Amino acid sequence: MIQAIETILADIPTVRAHKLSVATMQSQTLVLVRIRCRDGIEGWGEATTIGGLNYGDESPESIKVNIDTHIAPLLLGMTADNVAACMARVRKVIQGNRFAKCAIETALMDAQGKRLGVPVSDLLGGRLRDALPVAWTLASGDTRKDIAEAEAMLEQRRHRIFKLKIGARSVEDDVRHVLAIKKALGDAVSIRVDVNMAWSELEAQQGIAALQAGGIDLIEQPVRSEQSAALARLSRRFTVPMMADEALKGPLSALSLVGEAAASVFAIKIAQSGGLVPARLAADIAQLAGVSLYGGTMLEGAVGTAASAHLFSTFDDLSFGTELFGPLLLTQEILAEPLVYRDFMLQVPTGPGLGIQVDMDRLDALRRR
Ligand SMILES: O=C(O)C[C@H]1C=CC(=O)O1
Ligand SMILES: [Mn+2]
Repeated sequence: MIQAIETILADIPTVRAHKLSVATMQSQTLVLVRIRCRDGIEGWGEATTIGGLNYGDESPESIKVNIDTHIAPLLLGMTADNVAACMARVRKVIQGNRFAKCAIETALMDAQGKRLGVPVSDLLGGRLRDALPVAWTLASGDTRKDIAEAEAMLEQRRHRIFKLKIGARSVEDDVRHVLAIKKALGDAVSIRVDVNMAWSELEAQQGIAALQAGGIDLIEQPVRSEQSAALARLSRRFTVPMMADEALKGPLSALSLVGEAAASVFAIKIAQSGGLVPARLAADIAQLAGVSLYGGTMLEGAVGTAASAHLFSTFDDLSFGTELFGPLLLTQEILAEPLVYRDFMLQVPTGPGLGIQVDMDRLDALRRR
């Protein structure tokens, strides 16, 4: 039986300023959910977002208050070992709030996995891989610093896929920045860009033509999320793959995006999708339609990253890899044993549930009071 649901905010400085077209992050606010059950088992989930309300339509504070006030009372007293029944209840009466629902579903699955003695990847159908390729985002805002940072990552064998955040400057400046990095790092690495919706269709035509000619591998969400027709036109016009990110808000949006042939790659994110099961459905729709998969992040800490890793390990095609580097962007660890990154890959935890242990002393020192 579900006995208590606690929401925790923790502000953690980032290792450097992280500049997106929609926000400059100096710190990240983790939104964590802890569900305690009468059998003594507890589960953890995460609903972290980017830049307050700069990126998504739920803020850390709104997620906390909506879980505390509206979602937790629906679940208290329910049997904890039927995650689907718990989530059906929540999804029936709570509109929107996909991030909050994701944290709740993750915590229930973590608890259920521990109860059954199996990893969350087993609850999601079973893993097809034990390690996931991990991209790093170069977003210092400075071309030379980005090149030095990428070289250090290659040297440490941490990342060889780099995603560049663009869209805050002019198209010409951004193209110059990206192609300088591509030239410095050479062809052994994959260079991709994320415009975070900053371009008009005309700017996108200009920018993508130059990026495609320069050998860039992937263009992520160049135009606004509502403009799927424009994304579809860009997909037809260019051979470099277009990836939908902000446009993807769960299975129904996946269905309409594949219907419109809007993108050839989907960035699957558990929070944007409204949870692990809806994210799995969105990925299935993509796969059925021949759309390739990429494992996305909302720059979550260790809990959301581990949950995402369990889901992505079940994907058959993961041809574009993942960007599950969130914990590496943070200056503080909240786990007893950190997630393992080695040889350009994140190792998917193998223990029951999420296979991680939150260190309560560390978290207590960081949590917002
Ligand atoms: O993909 C996004 O838009 C969000 C996020 C993922 C990596 C990163 O640096 O920002
Ligand atoms: Mn993106």
